Amino acid sequence: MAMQPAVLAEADQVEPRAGRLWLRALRSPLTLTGVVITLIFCVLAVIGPWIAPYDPSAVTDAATAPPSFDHWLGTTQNGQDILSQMLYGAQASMFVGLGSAVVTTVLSVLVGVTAGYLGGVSDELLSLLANVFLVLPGLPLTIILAAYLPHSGSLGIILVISLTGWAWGARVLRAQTLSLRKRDFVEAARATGERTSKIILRDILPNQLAVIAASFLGTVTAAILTQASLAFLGLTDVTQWSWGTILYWAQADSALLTGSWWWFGPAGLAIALIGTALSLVNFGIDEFINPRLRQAGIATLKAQRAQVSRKRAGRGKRVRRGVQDRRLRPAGSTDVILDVRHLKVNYGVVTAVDDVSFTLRRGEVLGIAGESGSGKSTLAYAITRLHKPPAEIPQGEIRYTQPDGSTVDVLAMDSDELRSFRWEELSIVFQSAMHALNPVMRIGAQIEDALVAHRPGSTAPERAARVVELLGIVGIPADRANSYPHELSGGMRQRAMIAVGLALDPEIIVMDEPTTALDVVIQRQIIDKIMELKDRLGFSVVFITHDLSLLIEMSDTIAVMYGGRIVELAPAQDFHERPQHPYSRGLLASFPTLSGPKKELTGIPGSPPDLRRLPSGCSFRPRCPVAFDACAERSPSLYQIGSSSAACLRYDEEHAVTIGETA
Ligand SMILES: Nc1ncnc2c1ncn2[C@@H]1O[C@H](COP(=O)(O)OP(=O)(O)OP(=O)(O)O)[C@@H](O)[C@H]1O
Repeated sequence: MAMQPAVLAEADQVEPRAGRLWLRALRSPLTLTGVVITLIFCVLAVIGPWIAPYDPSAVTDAATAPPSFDHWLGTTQNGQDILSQMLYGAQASMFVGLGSAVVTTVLSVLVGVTAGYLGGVSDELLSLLANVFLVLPGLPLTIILAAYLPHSGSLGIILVISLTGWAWGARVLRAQTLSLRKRDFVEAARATGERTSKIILRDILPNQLAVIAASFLGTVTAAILTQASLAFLGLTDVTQWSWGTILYWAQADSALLTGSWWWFGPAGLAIALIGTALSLVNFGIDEFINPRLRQAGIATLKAQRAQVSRKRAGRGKRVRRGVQDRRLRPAGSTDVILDVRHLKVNYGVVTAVDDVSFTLRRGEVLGIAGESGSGKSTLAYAITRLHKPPAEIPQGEIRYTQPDGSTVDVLAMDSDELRSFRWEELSIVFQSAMHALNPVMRIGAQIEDALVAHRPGSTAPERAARVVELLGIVGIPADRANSYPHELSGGMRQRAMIAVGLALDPEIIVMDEPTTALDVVIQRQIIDKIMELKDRLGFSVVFITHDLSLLIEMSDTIAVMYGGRIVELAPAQDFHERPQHPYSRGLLASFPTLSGPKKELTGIPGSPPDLRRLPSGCSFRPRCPVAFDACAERSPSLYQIGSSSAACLRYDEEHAVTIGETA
């Protein structure tokens, strides 16, 4: 993809600058305090033994001396320097705290995220393991394990704390992953063909960082406290200096009784201080990770100025990429691009899509209408092979004709073929952009992800330029590439989703109620944009919506679904003027028209069928105003009536007498 220098320059500016966010998080005085205190403890832990004024075990004459110039923190009953013990102890305590937190967090993330994301047998086995560790009583187990490992030093303590602590975090992360993996933005990432490892790293883990960070920092504090408690109880090697062993000797030598506060005070204070500092750091991390928590001050004047100048720089410089040859095919040409035959989708015993057949031509808009539960989304997911268990396709064919004229069987594709088919040839715009976009990733980065997954050879500037171009195509200012989804209006979010869908110039775009959550003005803008893009770029659209008037306006062909079947398939105008199926007539009678004479809205009596208990014969029969006896006996197939077809027995030759009345 050749890039224009001007575009590259502009694109460079929309690269996310994650590094700066850390600096912004540090602007909070509380976070800064926490970070500084934590850093001081970490530095002391490293250099403590070198800067300690005395050997912490050296016995002197200055027994139980309060703080003085020679001994800043006083001495023990044996005249040992408490400051030196604290400095040596800082190393042991911080090592245990950080070491336990690393091991515990790695175990929790590995087990929790793997179990939650993979599900099935892996989830059952890993959850069983976590549950076993959860029901083991923590403190007694720690005491027993520590009793067996008193001389193994800090590593033994880390092992004990990690073994008894990982299961809780794993449970929380598993629950979060289970919920996240069903979110639309993870579905969208899967649909764009991203690999499982990348989905976990880019979509699942970033959304759990707050929990992981809280768990890590909490474990540091808990481990330091546990180590201190074990040492205090004499269950560790009490000749190794840690804040816990200082407390052990203070208690053993009756420091409390003799009022030697300087003996136990510093160790207690150090534990409390590091705990508080880590909590403050945790707040800062939360703010850094969750863009919604970031203060309004983040949009600094500087940032605003940068955006304005970027806008100016962008004017007149945006260069549209040359439209590929295949785009020059006239819209509405008759060659079939997608041929769906006798498709069936089951959810266990429920058949949600039953014997559905249709063709989609290049540049055509196929609108799918029908009440809620009629199987529209299930059909869309099946076409894209995004259906998930319990959904399965026991029967049918989906044939896709490639631009070179060769035809491929979509149902026979393996995962690699599917990965390139989805998004390169067929993309999906999901119903709710707020859920389909990753809340912790900038819009530009999300569009870029599809490019990274499918154009591994492209360079970062090329991708960034394409992001700018795509945003321009859908009418979003280029500087919005740096915005998070919550910073955009609903209409912009939906347009951003369309930009993601267009990223790889697909031949077909499946749009599942892309404008449902938007007000009518924005809805109109987006629909106009989709139609303009379709005419310009020449892709085909499968459009699903409840809005029948919109569907008639947009579509070339309309498929009406009822109880999982297509009951009418007709050119949009014919459908509007001469609906053939009684259900289509009912649907049209339920919608007001903005133009033309006022008409009474009659609607359709009754409610959509329960797919688990479909009536015999025609499933619309119980609600049909023109049903007759034969309708209870057999299910009608589609009958051709002019350019339309309808699944109604009134068009069967046997009942020809009725055709005159209904056609
Ligand atoms: N995960 C599932 N497990 C079991 N049955 C399901 C599942 N998802 C959908 N169904 C069944 O499939 C039928 C069709 O659902 P689908 O979501 O495709 O309908 P729809 O026409 O798209 O509805 P809506 O317009 O409300 O989105 C539903 O009535 C429901 O009974």
